[in-house]
Amino acid sequence: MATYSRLPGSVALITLQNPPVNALSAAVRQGIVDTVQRALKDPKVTSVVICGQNGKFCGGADIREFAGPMLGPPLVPMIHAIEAVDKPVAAAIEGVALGGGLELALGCHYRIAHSKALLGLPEVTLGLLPGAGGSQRLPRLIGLTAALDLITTGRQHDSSFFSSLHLLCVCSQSISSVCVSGQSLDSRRLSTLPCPCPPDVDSLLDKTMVKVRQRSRGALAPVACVQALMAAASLPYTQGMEKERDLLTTLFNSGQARALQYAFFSQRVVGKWSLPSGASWDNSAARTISKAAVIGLGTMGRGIVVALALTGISVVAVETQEKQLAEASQVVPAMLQREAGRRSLATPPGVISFSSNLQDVCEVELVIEAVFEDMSLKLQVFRHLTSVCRPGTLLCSNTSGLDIDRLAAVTQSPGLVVGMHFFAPAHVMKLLEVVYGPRSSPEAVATAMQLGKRMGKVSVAVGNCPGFVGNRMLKPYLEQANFLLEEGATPQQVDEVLEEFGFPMGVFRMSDLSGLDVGWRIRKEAGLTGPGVESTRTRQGRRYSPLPDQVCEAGRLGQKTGRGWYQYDGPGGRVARSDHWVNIFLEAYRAEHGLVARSIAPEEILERCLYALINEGFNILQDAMAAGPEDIDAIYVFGYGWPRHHGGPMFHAGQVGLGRILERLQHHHHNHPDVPHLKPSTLLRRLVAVGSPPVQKWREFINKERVHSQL
Ligand SMILES: CCCCCCCCCCCCCC(=O)CC(=O)SCCNC(=O)CCNC(=O)[C@H](O)C(C)(C)COP(=O)(O)OP(=O)(O)OC[C@H]1O[C@@H](n2cnc3c(N)ncnc32)[C@H](O)[C@@H]1OP(=O)(O)O
Ligand SMILES: NC(=O)C1=CN([C@@H]2O[C@H](COP(=O)(O)OP(=O)(O)OC[C@H]3O[C@@H](n4cnc5c(N)ncnc54)[C@H](O)[C@@H]3O)[C@@H](O)[C@H]2O)C=CC1
Repeated sequence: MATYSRLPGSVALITLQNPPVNALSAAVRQGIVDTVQRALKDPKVTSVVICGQNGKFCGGADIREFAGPMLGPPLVPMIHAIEAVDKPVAAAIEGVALGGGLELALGCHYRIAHSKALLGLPEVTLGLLPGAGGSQRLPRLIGLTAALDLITTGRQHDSSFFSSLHLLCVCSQSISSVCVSGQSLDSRRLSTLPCPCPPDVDSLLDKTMVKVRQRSRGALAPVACVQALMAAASLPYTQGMEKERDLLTTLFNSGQARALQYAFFSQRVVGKWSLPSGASWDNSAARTISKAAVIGLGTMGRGIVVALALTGISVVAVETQEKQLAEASQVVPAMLQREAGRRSLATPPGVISFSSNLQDVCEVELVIEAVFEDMSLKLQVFRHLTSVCRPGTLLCSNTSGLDIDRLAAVTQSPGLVVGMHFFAPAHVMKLLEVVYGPRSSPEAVATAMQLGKRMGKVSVAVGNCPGFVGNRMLKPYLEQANFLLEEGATPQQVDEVLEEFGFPMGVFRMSDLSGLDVGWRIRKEAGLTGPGVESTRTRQGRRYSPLPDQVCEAGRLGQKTGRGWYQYDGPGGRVARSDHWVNIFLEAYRAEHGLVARSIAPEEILERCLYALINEGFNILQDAMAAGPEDIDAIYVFGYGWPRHHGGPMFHAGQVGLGRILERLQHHHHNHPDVPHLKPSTLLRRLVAVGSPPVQKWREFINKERVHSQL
């Protein structure tokens, strides 16, 4: 709703009220229409101020309403009517003015903002464009060039940025009342102004379109945003608005908008974690950490030290290898400085001390171990830690998939052991899997989740199983990619199909970047390869491709060695080029195993890679290793480059149709009966049997099935 009050004198104050962000729900829009009418009718009122309750102007259209029928007054005519009134209307902005909130402010004649306010048009991140006149009014006010950048990226800025673009005036005190003088409003109606364009407007639009297409990897909204701004630059306002509406309608009805809005909410759902035991934020107290330690300063440990230090935590950084320690003590402060700069933090807040002695961690409150992925080494480190740390210290492991419970078992307080699985580079990547074992206490989980939040991560609580959630699903995906090579595909063919789908990198390019030795080490640890293991295509009772092991054995570890599935300009090179060696190697391999190469259609590549991964997602839900499909989807969007406009693997399964996924898995499993990952999961079958409910209903369905022991 919106409330109306008369301030002393002649100012009417309209306050938007819809906690927590005063989103423009039907009730709020109705409230605005009614209160503006009231102000216009009151002869004592000479000016109107619109503000938001609780120090927040408005977080935009109410995204939850997008899923249902549009009720209440529509936004576009409402804003147009405000702009047309003959009493001055000012938007008094505190907190946020985003999306429809900023569009409402652009319909007002004046905008005054608190110095700490945050403004932007983030619609593109929801698969939309600023469709309440924003794509037409903003460029008329700040010029085409600045509007293109803001609208196509959805970036948010503070009020000083917008004041430099003459979008608003800034005030540094709390805005409780604003007086607007009685000047002519003609020049204050943005829809009547021309759109300031640079002389080379066509070239600017063309270049932006190229850039946006490259960056968006198949996302429709950024392209539509440029098209709407082209209209603003070339058409009268009314025609521009028609174009805006047409583009918005197309986007609104696209699966991409639904996927991106789902991704917005799933990020928030996973923050409200709860464990099968019933533990959640509501009943678990998190400890505040001020001193931590990181053990092992390789690729991951260095990033974790930086991530912790950026939150103001003091870190003891421990490394046993002299050379690694010397290198880390040079590199880590530089990384910290760079990242602090990128985040506009004046001085990096945390204090880091480097040590080669594990004894130096005795005073910290939390330890994150990041030594090699080797269970016996990790057990040794955990035994040592439990003997040197104060009782009550939280002990965490960054393992990619080893058993957290085994680590907990060698400590004095198994309840205080959890996994904190970061993603490389740890100070940049948004995802953190917080792995709870059967004995992890709610307090330990809550503390790790809270710490993740402080570090700006999307933290997802996951169960303790080999590979946890992300890497467990990655296994069948990688496996299919390798099988496709055996059957006749090339790394480039597979990568092109996956990149066309929207992944920033295909599976082989990605593996080269991560280092092929990472998986090699894990397969050795699992007894799948290494000395004494026979080089057959069946291992531990199922089809196995020794291809990636053989690539590693040839000394090709990816970008770090300048060669892997591709070749690079020397070690550390970034540009992947196809490598004749790989083609010869694949031919020789097929010949050795009597395999005849066949031509494989892109659809088969996509289906086998994605559906095998999705199928494992269903198995994970069935095993209660993830609380719901949103958790899996957030993990894949934030940690594995799953294109956000496809929502996440489980959302995508729903969009493709669960019946179709089941049918294709059955087909591929029939052709490859020796690949258990292609056998459709029981949960998938059960969901199809009950009519394929939407993804939002799966959690409830799974819980019911579990109660009735159907899963
Ligand atoms: C048939 C075809 C018809 C075509 C025409 C259709 C008509 C369409 C109407 C015209 C559309 C006009 C276009 C337009 O105006 C579009 C928009 O405005 S889209 C919305 C743009 N706004 C945003 O993207 C802001 C989203 N929110 C945020 O970024 C953050 O929430 C925010 C910075 C505001 C606050 O962050 P923080 O303090 O960290 O809190 P949370 O993020 O946890 O949020 C708290 C709580 O609030 C919920 N929420 C936030 N914003 C919205 C919102 N805009 N609508 C609904 N709910 C919102 C959020 O989900 C949290 O609640 P939970 O219960 O925890 O999920
Ligand atoms: N590299 C990656 O992309 C990811 C790795 N991980 C996991 O993180 C952990 C570390 O991986 P990386 O950083 O890639 O390994 P790395 O090989 O780059 O670094 C490991 C470091 O640990 C040090 N170390 C070994 N024993 C030690 C001990 N007893 N005390 C102190 N330091 C010791 C080594 O000298 C080395 O510097 C592994 O468990 C790995 O599975 C998790 C996510 C991603």
